[in-house]
Amino acid sequence: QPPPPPAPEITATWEAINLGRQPVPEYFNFAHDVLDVWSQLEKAGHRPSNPAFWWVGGTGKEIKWSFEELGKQSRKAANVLESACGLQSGDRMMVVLPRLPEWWLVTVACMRAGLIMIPGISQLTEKDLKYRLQASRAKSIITSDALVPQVDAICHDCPSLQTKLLVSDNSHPGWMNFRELLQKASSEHNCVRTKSQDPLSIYFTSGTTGNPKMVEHSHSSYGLGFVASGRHWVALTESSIFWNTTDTGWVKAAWTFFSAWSNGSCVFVHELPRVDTKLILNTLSRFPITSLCCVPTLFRLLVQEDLTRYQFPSLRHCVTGGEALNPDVRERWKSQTGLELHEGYGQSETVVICANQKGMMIKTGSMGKAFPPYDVQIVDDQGNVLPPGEEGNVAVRIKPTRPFCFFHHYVDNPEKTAASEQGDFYITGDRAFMDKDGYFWFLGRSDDVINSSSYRIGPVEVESALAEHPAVLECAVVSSPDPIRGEVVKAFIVLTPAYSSHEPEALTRELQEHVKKTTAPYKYPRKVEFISELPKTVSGKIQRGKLRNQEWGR
Ligand SMILES: Nc1ncnc2c1ncn2[C@@H]1O[C@H](COP(=O)(O)OP(=O)(O)OP(=O)(O)O)[C@@H](O)[C@H]1O
Repeated sequence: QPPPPPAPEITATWEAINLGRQPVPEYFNFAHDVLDVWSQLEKAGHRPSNPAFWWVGGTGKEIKWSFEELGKQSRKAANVLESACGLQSGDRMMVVLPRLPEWWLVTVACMRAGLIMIPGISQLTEKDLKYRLQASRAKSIITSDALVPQVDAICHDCPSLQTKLLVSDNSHPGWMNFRELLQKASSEHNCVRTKSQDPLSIYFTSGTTGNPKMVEHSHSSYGLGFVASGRHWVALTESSIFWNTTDTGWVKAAWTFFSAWSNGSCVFVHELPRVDTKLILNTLSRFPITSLCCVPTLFRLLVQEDLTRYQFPSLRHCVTGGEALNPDVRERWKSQTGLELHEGYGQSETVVICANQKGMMIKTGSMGKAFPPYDVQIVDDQGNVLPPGEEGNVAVRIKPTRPFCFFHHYVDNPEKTAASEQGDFYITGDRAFMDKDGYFWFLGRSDDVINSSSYRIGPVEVESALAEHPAVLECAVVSSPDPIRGEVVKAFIVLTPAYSSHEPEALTRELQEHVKKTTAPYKYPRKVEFISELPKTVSGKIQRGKLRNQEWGR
């Protein structure tokens, strides 16, 4: 085999494919074509000495793997999956683990063995697991102690499930111990030659409207779809150390390692048994993390801390996404750390759709411009492109050519797949407008937009206005029934400690006046409720749907 070209050149080739300037190869496997290439570059001294993977446990234990070590361990893991579990290329495997190093190993091992990985969050209940195992017909599951009772309770109803793998120092009857098997496994393994279009992963959506859907991505979609956004949105290079605090069950964990590893960067992980802002800030100052990604909700909590007490000597670049970033949070983060927050936008079905790339002028409150190779437009309900300034559906052009870095379909659900398309476009289900400079402004998910006396009100604008008031720690704005207007704006607000004992009625009036002054007055919340906590997904996103259902008695 000829020696691989130097790092920037190889990344440039992958980037050119990502951006549609070069054809997607017929065969592609991220483990073989990217990770093993970095391993060779590392050996040849073409990469700085930072690890490829750096894990810090809850008790302070650390694990660092070079690309070489990651390669060796993941080959062993692939042998465990193939030999001990009898899995074959094309089989599906559920991977439900907390932030343990084994999650990254098994993920890479699945690629090597050609298995389709189905990540899930550790908080899944018996019912969730049963639905997912039955719907996906997964042949194997790998999980940790916490979920053993739930899996044991339902596995008899899941006829496809043949093996159960446990990541633990304990043993359980009926479960194979992954750590023990890994120790004994051979590190020789021939990576399966996957076609670019072969399925790589299936993610279950969170199922806000009906049963969760299975979103399938191919090897090239994820494996090559994050090279450019990694480089230009997250600003990753071979010397970057990238920490994303996301849970492993959310697509963002995959986005992170595909972006980082294709650019030769290090993936940093803290086990984070619970979300603890002080722990996050301490980790950020203790370790040479250069690049950070958190959901906006988490940045909102971080800026409540006195950030001047911390120093982040290595931190250079911060990104956020997954929900709307309130301008107030961006400004407070920037004024206290001197660092810009670069917002991006995407879905489980896609790679990065819009982003504020490094060096681009940022317009406060906008989620940035369309990210190539996507052609992103605002369209009406028939799929006609709308002019700048008009509110409509955020849509990605899929005809005449479906972008390669895009989901294939919702597995076993052609009706849902068809329903997500309109004319030449895939409809994201989000509402926004694009300005004349091509910047996109998020208004809300289609379901979240409030229709009050025929005014259409995006929750994000009201929430951003409220967030500027010092009394507001967090808030969520939803529709609430009203006999005259049909529906009105209601704000659920978590107060900052300094305001928690204020008289609620006076504070309600003060907040209403504040919104009337900050944004168009018709958007002000006619109803306000103070609560101690907002409902959130495990990835930290606010679940407006839950609050809305509560209002409407659903
Ligand atoms: N920068 C952003 N600003 C506003 N919203 C965002 C942003 N980034 C992502 N989102 C929201 O997150 C959605 C994608 O999230 P994801 O694919 O994780 O699905 P989910 O919302 O968790 O699950 P489901 O689609 O089943 O409800 C987008 O459609 C959008 O509503």
